[in-house]
Amino acid sequence: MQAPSIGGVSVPRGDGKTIVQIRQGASISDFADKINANPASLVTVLFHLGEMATATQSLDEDTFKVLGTELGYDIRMVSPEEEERELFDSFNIDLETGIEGEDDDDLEARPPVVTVMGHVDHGKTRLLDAIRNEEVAAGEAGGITQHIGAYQIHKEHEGVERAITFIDTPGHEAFTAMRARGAKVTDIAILVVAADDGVMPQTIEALNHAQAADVPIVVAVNKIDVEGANPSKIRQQLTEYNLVAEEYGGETMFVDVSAKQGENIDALLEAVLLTADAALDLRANSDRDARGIAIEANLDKGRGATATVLIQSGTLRVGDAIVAGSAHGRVRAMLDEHGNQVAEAYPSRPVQVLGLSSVPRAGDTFVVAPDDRTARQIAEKREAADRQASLAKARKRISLEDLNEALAAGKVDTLNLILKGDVSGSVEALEDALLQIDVGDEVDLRIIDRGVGAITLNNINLAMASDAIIIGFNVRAEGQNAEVAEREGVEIRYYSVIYQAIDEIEQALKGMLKPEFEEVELGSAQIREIFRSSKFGNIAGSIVRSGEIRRGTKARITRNGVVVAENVDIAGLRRFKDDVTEVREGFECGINLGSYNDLQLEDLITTYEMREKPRA
Ligand SMILES: Nc1nc2c(ncn2[C@@H]2O[C@H](COP(=O)(O)OP(=O)(O)OP(=O)(O)O)[C@@H](O)[C@H]2O)c(=O)[nH]1
Repeated sequence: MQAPSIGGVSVPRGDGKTIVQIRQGASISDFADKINANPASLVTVLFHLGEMATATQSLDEDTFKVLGTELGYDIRMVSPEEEERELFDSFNIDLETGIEGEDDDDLEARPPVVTVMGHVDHGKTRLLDAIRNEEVAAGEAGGITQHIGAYQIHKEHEGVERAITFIDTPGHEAFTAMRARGAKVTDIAILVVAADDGVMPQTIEALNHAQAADVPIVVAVNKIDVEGANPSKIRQQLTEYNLVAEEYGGETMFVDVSAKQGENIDALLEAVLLTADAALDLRANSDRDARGIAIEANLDKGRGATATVLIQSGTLRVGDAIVAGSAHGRVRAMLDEHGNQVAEAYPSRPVQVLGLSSVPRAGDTFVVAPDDRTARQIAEKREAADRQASLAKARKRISLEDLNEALAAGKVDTLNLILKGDVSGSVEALEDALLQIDVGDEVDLRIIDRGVGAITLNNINLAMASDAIIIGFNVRAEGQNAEVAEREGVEIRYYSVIYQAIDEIEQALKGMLKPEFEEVELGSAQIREIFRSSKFGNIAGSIVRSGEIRRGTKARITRNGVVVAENVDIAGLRRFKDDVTEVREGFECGINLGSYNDLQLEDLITTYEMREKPRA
């Protein structure tokens, strides 16, 4: 509220009860910052009250109180230590902005937030477009749609206009990556399955991710316009994964759609609302400072750092000081999915925010701070805490070795496993055998994902998000993926014999796991040329990718992440014409693998040795 005040200057006024917290030693500028006023106006007001001061001069408590009373603010002086403590509490907010702790009367219904997931080419993007077009066709949308990472549509449901928010980066990578960072944005997942193709590996992966996050699923059986489409087969196939269609007595809504022809999209939206109403209590308090999650962020040439944030509770307004991850700033403008300016954003509303100091990461939480200075301090503290946390994280996650201790201490009651193997037969056999283990009453052993092929970043993200251990059966995590797992402290255990895997997990559950040796990777090299010589055996012309390759060590050969041979001898090593004992990263060399001859270009030769494991 602006009001002409003493001396004809205009200052935003409080109502006499508005509390303003001021740190001891603060200046007029600091106060001006908090009430969004021009420091020079405050100097003028103070002058008319008979006090002379410059904007940067610090004032005593009495002077602040006089000034506060004049302007309608209740001034509370705090020590720097108190302020520090409060700051810490406010940046250390719960990542899950649940409705616990909120007064029931303050809660209002909020729209569901939906993510579309499914196998490649099953029509995720097309479906997101069709949903958007439905709105345009109904003449409700204004302007051209822009990609900001999410959009909201409106739909009439039982006589009431309801909104639904869609995250429009399709795929579960985004979903899982955000969840791995502790952010839960999705209320409902639409699982797209093409009726002419059926349930595919990524369909299963997507549903595993949603189920692991306890997110209800609505199935969109897509491409029903295609000849030979068989929607009832999809229903049948998904029953195996605990998604039983309502019409078969289950709880999951299946809707047959054609994203291409825009057919039945309305029914799909209806199913989303019905599922939300039946399974979830989606409410939020909009009458408080906003908080939420950054779902996408960019550095724009003209506009600087922009971030699309999803409000989870409260109301975000232009002019609010905010912190998003370790970025901070004042909301200069907010844009919706049509590029229109928005002055206020309520829970579940995605808006693109302009005015941040730097680009936050997807999944970062944002909060409104009392003023710019506090926002900056919170951002700095978060950055420091982030650094600390990434140091501590590696030790925090679950490992098979300390599982029993964690179980005994009541820290965990579930062992989540992700199985990856070279062929589906071995994965199934391993899964069957694992599920036979007698785990007793206290522990729940869950296999949250399984699949064929190398261990992917997505597997590691899911392990992070669900605190799972990854079992690699004749497959490995390579290169960057292995590094991420290592850095994030995700345990990956490699086996090539099923009973050994079962044995170790059984023992870990009983607290008897005493691994004495561990495998230490020495280096890896990639094959670029193959020379076959009857005299010297096979020579693999290779480049050392990491560590070093040493003569006389043992190697494993992998092809696209799948193990093709173990225990191969590095029989000889040459650089140009010289025999050498070792070759370091970045150098080329000829590796003699003796009589072993199943080699292909691009194969990875990884050398390792067994070392005694230091006791924790
Ligand atoms: N006939 C028919 N074709 C469809 C339908 N929906 C999508 N398609 C087509 O299927 C192909 C893949 O659709 P996308 O929307 O790109 O699939 P996606 O799941 O987003 O694919 P990725 O982003 O690659 O994972 C495109 O050629 C679409 O035109 C449909 O309902 N009917």
